Amino acid sequence: MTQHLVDPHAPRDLKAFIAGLPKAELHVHHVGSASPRIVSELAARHPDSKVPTDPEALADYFTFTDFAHFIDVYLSVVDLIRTPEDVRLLTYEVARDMARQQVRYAELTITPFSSTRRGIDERAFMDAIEDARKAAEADFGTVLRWCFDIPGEAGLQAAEETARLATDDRLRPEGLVSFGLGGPEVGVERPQFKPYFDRAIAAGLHSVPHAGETTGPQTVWDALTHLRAERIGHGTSSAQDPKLLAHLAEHRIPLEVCPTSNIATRAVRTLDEHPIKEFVRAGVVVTVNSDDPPMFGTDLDNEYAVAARLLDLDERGLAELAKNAVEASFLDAAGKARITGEIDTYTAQWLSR
Ligand SMILES: Nc1ncnc2c1ncn2[C@@H]1O[C@H](CCC(=O)c2cccc(C(=O)O)c2)[C@@H](O)[C@H]1O
Ligand SMILES: [Zn+2]
Repeated sequence: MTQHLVDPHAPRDLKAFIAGLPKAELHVHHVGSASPRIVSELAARHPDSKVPTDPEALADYFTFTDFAHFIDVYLSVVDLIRTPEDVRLLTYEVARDMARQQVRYAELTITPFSSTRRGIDERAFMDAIEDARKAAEADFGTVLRWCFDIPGEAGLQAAEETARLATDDRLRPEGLVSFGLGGPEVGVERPQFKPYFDRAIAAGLHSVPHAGETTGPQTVWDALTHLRAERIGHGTSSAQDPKLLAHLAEHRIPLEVCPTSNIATRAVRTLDEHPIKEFVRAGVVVTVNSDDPPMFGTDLDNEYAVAARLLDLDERGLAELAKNAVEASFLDAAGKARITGEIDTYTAQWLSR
């Protein structure tokens, strides 16, 4: 069955507003951003892959029965990235797709362990992402920064390798700003990763683990307490714990909410049951993100349209949402002021048409 996750309810005018709105994306995965166009190009380079290249077949392939199935499919796409040139192509082309949606700044979550364990040389890997980052900024004007994440289910050896790649001065790429933890949460307790987050934080990186996507609110507490999370990836189950919501609001810990992702991986049953409204009501800083957009049949524009419907936002509300992401980002003050100014100018011009 083909997925149809694009929100059909968004009014056409609001869609046009969103399409032109300058945006920042804080939660989006590198491999998970490979569009059918990019997947086809990589599959043509590596024809032995089981990933289909035909867009219709790919849409079916990207329909998931549960989170574990999603990770299986995700790893088959990871298997398509085999050379530094594949890494460069993926990164540069992802930035092109972002620029088309007026994404001015993105923190892209990269899992370097998955590439180095598949035999890509670590130095060549870092050079490939940095080369693509600089070219993308020059060619498209989109500023990219990196979050290196531990694939938690791959064990502490993966944690050690990720911490080493993120903190070794000879390797650490200039664009790296944060350290994360992804993959399945069930049976992958957050506290065991504390020493690796301690090292990353000591090296100046921000802490942004996934938590509360597929397990309960205790995982979010663990991410805050043991991993010193500054933002939470998803945090969906926080809605089950009023004390946690109050804590997130009081300490201004933003949630990186990815509504369509939560439906596609079956973490939440329907969009109407998504707790985003409860987060806002509790005063939590909410940012809206796309996670693995082509895999979930979405893009950042569509996530804004979904948020507009669920939160009943008009243009001003959407502009505030976009500014939340800029404010919650790890961009410097001048960069934040530039994009915030662009959002304000665009919105004022739109409303005075
Ligand atoms: N919604 C998401 N929620 C959570 N994570 C998500 C989401 N979307 C994408 N990811 C990515 O999936 C990776 C998982 C990779 C993984 O589990 C694994 C296990 C064993 C071996 C290997 C390997 O490479 O050999 C990899 C994470 O690191 C993360 O970057
Ligand atoms: Zn994610």
